[in-house]
Amino acid sequence: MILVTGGAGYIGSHFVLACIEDGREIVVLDDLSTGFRDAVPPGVPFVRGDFGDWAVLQRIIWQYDISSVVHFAGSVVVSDSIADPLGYYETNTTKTRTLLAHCVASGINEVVFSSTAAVYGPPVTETVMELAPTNPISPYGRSKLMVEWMLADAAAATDLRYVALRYFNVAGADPLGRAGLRSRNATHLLKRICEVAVGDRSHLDIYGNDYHTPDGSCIRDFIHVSDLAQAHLSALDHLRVTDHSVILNCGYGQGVSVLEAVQAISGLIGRDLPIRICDRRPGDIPAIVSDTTLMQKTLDWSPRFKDLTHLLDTALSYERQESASRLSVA
Ligand SMILES: NC(=O)c1ccc[n+]([C@@H]2O[C@H](COP(=O)([O-])OP(=O)(O)OC[C@H]3O[C@@H](n4cnc5c(N)ncnc54)[C@H](O)[C@@H]3O)[C@@H](O)[C@H]2O)c1
Ligand SMILES: O=c1ccn([C@@H]2O[C@H](COP(=O)(O)OP(=O)(O)O[C@H]3O[C@H](CO)[C@@H](O)[C@H](O)[C@H]3O)[C@@H](O)[C@H]2O)c(=O)[nH]1
Repeated sequence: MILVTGGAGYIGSHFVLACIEDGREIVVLDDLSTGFRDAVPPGVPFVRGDFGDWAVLQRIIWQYDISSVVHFAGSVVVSDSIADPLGYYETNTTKTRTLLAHCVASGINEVVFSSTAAVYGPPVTETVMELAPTNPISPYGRSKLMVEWMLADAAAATDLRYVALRYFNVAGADPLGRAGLRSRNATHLLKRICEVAVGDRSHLDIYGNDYHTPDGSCIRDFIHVSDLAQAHLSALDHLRVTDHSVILNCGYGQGVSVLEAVQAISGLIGRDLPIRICDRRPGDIPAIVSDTTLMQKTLDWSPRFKDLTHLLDTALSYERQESASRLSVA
């Protein structure tokens, strides 16, 4: 059985759906600090609690036969991590240490960890390989990099094996509308673009059009959340058949600029998206794109939503659905 921490959150809930479809047995542990109880389908064992609480972990391990952990839970907002660094180190680093200690003590030897492209910091080249220098510029990135170090050290000293997936920009929603990014305060570009498209936000602020990029706006590598969920299944399969732990970029290896994303959504809705060009957002990296060579070589994985319009279409459908349900409640 797989213990899924953070399974009530954005990415975790898509992984839960992928597990159900693939017939994998799971139990979800989530404290619902940013997740939603109803994001976990009925019938899936759910424990409300803190993944850093030894007693909670002990109870789960007594009750369920856990063989692997997929660890999504954590605090995820880069700007919040600058305001509350110690809170971020506590949740993302210290509590993950407790979880890993529990895994080692209980003989749970397979861990898939949600890392982030934020561990790289400003890249020297636009496209980054896993061996690129890590130089995170936020407490969030550092809190995740420290977990990568803990994993490497624990794997060297014990039977623990891991796959750390460095997600690039996660976007989109379940194509059947069963899950998506729900937060109303999301800072994510594609979420905000969709909020403008459905009329829940007046316009999109573009944070800078004077970067040294072809159209002056920043470039990112967006990966669809359902494709990312599948990559986790494949990472678990990888751990079943090999002794090797590995760190993998998770992206499509294709750069999309902020203005290209705006253009793509305008094409979908058949009108121009209202935008306002603003100052650069502090801390933004001009361009970062994943080199996916190692991921493609290691995982049995082929993306379904690489086409930006297709990806945006799922995000837009979900936003329309969310917007309509908010209206019906109001
Ligand atoms: N969304 C992205 O673009 C992105 C990019 C890179 C990495 N990540 C990583 O992916 C993971 C999932 O991110 P997300 O976007 O789904 O965020 P999310 O906030 O939607 O999900 C996080 C989940 O963890 C739960 N949680 C938080 N602290 C907990 C605790 N102490 N005990 C138990 N549950 C707890 C929350 O309630 C929530 O359900 C995170 O580790 C994040 O750092 C996300
Ligand atoms: O209203 C907006 C929101 C974003 N942007 C721009 O869009 C790009 C992408 O921004 P955003 O969606 O906030 O993503 P990132 O800042 O690239 O960070 C994401 O990707 C990181 C790397 O994986 C993760 O660690 C973070 O959690 C996740 O938010 C940046 O250039 C922003 O300046 C705008 O112009 N307007």
